[in-house]
Amino acid sequence: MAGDKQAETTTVPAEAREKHARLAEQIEEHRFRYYVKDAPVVSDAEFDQLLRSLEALEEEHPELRTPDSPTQKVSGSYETEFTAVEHRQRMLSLDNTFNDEEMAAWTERIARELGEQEYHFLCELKVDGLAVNLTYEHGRLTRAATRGDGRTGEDITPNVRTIAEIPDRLEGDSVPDLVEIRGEVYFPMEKFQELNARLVEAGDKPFANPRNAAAGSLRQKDPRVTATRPLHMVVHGIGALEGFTGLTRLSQAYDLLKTWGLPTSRHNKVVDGLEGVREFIAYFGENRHSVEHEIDGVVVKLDQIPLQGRLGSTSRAPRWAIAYKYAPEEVNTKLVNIRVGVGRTGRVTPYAQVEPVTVAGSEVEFATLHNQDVVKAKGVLIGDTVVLRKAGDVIPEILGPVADLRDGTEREFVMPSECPECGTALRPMKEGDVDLRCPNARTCPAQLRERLFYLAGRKALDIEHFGYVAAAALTAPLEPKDPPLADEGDLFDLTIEQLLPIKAYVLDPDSGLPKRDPKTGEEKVATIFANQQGEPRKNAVAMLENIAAARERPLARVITSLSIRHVGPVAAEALAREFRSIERIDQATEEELAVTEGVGPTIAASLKQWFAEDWHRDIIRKWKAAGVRMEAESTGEDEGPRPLEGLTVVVTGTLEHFTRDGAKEALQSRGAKVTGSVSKKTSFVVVGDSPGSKYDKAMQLKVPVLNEEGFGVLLEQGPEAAAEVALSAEE
Ligand SMILES: NC(=O)c1ccc[n+]([C@@H]2O[C@H](COP(=O)([O-])OP(=O)(O)OC[C@H]3O[C@@H](n4cnc5c(N)ncnc54)[C@H](O)[C@@H]3O)[C@@H](O)[C@H]2O)c1
Ligand SMILES: [Zn+2]
Repeated sequence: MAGDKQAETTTVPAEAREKHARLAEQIEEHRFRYYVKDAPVVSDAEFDQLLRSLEALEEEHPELRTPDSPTQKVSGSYETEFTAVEHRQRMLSLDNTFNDEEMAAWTERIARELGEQEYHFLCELKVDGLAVNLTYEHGRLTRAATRGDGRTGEDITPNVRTIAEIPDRLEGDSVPDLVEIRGEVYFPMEKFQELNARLVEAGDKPFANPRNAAAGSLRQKDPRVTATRPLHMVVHGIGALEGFTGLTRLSQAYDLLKTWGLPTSRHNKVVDGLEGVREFIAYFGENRHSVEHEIDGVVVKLDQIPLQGRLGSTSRAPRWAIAYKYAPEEVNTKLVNIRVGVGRTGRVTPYAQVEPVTVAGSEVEFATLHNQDVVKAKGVLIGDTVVLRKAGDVIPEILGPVADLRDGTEREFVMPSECPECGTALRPMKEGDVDLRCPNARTCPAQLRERLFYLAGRKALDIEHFGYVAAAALTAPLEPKDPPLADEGDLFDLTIEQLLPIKAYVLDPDSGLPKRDPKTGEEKVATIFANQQGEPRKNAVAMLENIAAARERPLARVITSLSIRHVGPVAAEALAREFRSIERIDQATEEELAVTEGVGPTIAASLKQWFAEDWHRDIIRKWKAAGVRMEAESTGEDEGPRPLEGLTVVVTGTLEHFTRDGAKEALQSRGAKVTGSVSKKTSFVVVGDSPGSKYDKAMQLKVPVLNEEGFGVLLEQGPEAAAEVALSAEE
């Protein structure tokens, strides 16, 4: 071992030297694209990986760690079309940690270095934007600059002046003679699509993600362009300071900056040690999207300013602070194709098929694109490298193209004019609709398949063993030629004899596309309901039993299962409660329906349209003949009291003892109305874990909030008792 060490310090193998040079060059190239052109071609995670490789190489061969290595420098550039300006105090980068171990190692090092000293950690969010340095002299903003290489940045003063949140003049009498304020400028995610749509329309290149949009917007030659961009800033540090003393804790300094009118963060938290740091990291790992800006991690700093000075910094980063990076939510991948799918109500939606990538812990192969206008607005072409984002449980989406990687072979998406599954000409439902629909509602195999899948789902008839594959096999089998179901009318009359001969593609439930044999690449075809001996599969028998049992489901579920536009489980519940039979819903006038609590004019019109179709009435007739419940369970005595009549309740977050549907049913069976959004009319908001924005909205509107315990009180003891235990905004 000792011999090895010797060898390392004396000669570096040519191979390692070359690898180092190659990596360094790549890194510099990516930095140029990122910092100067605001148009990176690799994801941050890929970039970080390159940098890590370089660090690892230098760890092995320390001689390679020369002062001009990319690992030793703050990255950024000032040799651009902007005027170069010197920062009074250097602007540094941050060292990164990627897991708990590395974070623990850092806190141990701090503990070792500070010995007996008392200290605290200040936890902040790592804002995903670009760093700026604001110089205030005697309270006046005299200069704003990018980070550049840390010593010299670009003068972007006129651009920064367009950001409303950044004061031109600091408030208060006790402002310093000179202060450098460091912070991050960001572009809100929800405004991002709008900007790209505008750029594409004007024939300009769209941005790949909001961070690039922030940088690109700020680094405009014409500040009038910057002024049109919704930029915001969060303050996260102080550089040079003159004519002001007595700052001992960074957390307190932020409080002071706030009084001067600077936009500080409301998420900062001072903690005692590693445990507190871990909690902060875990909390925002879970609630990453409850924050008003994108974050890519957490920054942990030593709160005591004198101790920061004692620890000092390297050429690249302070020793008294460290970043913890969350798993990336953005990756780059190839947009292989844009396909269209036909939904339950005939809506035809384009979706992206990408080269499979892993992001946020799962493999992604498809991403939503909503409609043809969205495809256009995003400015993506088939064949583009694109930035794909998967945030939490949200369906993956494409942010934008990496336009700099185009080679001319990319092509524009053209919305088909005919239904991909039944060939019917597509058209908007009504004039002005963006969405196109397949008007062949009854026999379009796609629509029928989706309706059946929905009908069998948890929110409707809840038929186990009746999944997507079965729905597809029943509606568009390869054999026999005539499907056993022309529409859902015959569902309850299906027999095992009908099922056994059915051969169909085996579909992937996520994409709806046929699964392929990994070896031959051929689409898999199978008898879906019979085994190789031609005997019924267990699943098929169970499915038929479950279909038969589904005839007994409550009226509201039967109504839901009809796939009437706008009539989801909540409206179905209201209809069942009010009208108590399908027949009476059919007989009700549009007006009567419209004034019903929980129904309203849109649903009323949709119901009337639905009942006007003969084939719809046939479904009802056939189902009735098959014994499907068409009336609510006996009225009167077993209905029970309705102690929550007149209340409107919103349920959000995860409850421990209830599923979301269970909580809803508990409320509705007691007469409460359950809605999805918080308004002034909301009586209570029930919050579980990770409640998100509805909780904030409730607080803002001063709507009483119940935790799970309070929810129990509401169900057991009624609204007055619940109000007593509710949390409200005043507390
Ligand atoms: N995709 C690419 O081609 C490419 C190229 C270069 C850099 N990058 C990315 O850009 C980043 C560059 O790294 P870097 O050197 O700026 O380091 P960094 O972004 O990892 O960390 C340092 C920066 O974090 C910012 N920051 C945000 N919140 C902060 C807070 N609360 N306190 C202190 N600082 C805070 C500061 O601006 C600071 O300069 C990395 O994420 C990297 O992946 C990507
Ligand atoms: Zn169709």
